[in-house]
Amino acid sequence: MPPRLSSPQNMAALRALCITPPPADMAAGHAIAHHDASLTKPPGSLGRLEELARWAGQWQRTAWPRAERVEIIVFAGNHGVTAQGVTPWPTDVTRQMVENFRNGGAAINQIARVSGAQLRVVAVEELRPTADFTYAPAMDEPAFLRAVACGMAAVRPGTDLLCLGEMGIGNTTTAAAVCAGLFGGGGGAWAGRGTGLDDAGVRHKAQVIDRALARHAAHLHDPLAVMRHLGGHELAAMLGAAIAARHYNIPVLLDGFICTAAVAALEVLHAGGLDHTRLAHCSAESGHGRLATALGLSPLLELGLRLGEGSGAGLAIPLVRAATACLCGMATFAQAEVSGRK
Ligand SMILES: O=C(O)c1ccc[n+]([C@@H]2O[C@H](COP(=O)([O-])O)[C@@H](O)[C@H]2O)c1
Ligand SMILES: Cc1cc2nc[nH]c2cc1C
Repeated sequence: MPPRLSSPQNMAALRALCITPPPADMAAGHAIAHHDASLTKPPGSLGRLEELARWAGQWQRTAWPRAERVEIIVFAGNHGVTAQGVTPWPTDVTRQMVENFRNGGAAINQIARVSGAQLRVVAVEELRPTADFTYAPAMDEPAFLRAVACGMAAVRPGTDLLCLGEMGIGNTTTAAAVCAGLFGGGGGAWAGRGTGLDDAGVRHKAQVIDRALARHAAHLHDPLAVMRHLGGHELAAMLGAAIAARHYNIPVLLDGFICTAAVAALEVLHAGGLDHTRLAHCSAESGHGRLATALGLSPLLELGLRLGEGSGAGLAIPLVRAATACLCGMATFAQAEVSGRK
């Protein structure tokens, strides 16, 4: 088991973790490809499941990957930018939904149960809102580093597969601002309906984001500064969790728009920084497809979800289970005495 990852004490230490991520175990990948070629099926016939099994093994560092101990962590946070009227829902709903998760009443509780995953909910910074980033950086450095460390500490070494999810009224605005900060395009390119804005609401949301981009323009050359100025507590925690998962050899399933925006800085800082992740689904939030393209991620599912909570990631767990079960459980042509190709 790798040693416990210590929390970065300053931005330079966090940057160092981001730009020197541990590599995949290529030997395990080659062993898996070799074994896969001997299994009783036409080569390639399990499509993306074959790639998923190899991916899981390369990051678990074994030729016999498994998906038994699976965790879904939902990080919750509140956002000062809600003062700008960017969401149709009251911010109290974040706390109320955290209670709902804890009482088993949300969609993700049901999805976790049918997917055989453990669900944990982490209320980051006790749900204190970030600053309104149209006026000030969303977080100062200590708050940003605390939120990242909170995400790192939530990851349990020995987990086979980690699903990241979130809950935070207003966080589609935050995620859109982060995407605009990292990839350009302005608010208009990234603002979507979120939990139900109409066309005028989306236009207003884009303008709010453009104001924030103008205010923080001097800092947007640095992906971690983008996260601190325009991000949120639960986004910073998901970033920390993705960093820790790589350190602990845990492959990660990403959820929707907010989750993907939260970890995007890892790919911008270091090409391949998201190789230990797979995008579970493409959300109906308009910026998500654009973000997936920018990051070179291809979703496993497309179900029209726009819930968050880790719901899409939870739904993709059985795909990883099926992929590892086929790799590890199928008979070879020799074992089953099935003839090879003519
Ligand atoms: O995962 C997604 O792609 C997604 C798309 C739209 C909305 N959400 C969820 O809706 C909430 C944020 O929406 P909003 O409109 O308040 O910014 C937050 O709790 C997210 O989990 C999530
Ligand atoms: C009710 C509700 C549940 C959610 N789950 C994730 N985001 C949400 C937003 C709302 C408004």
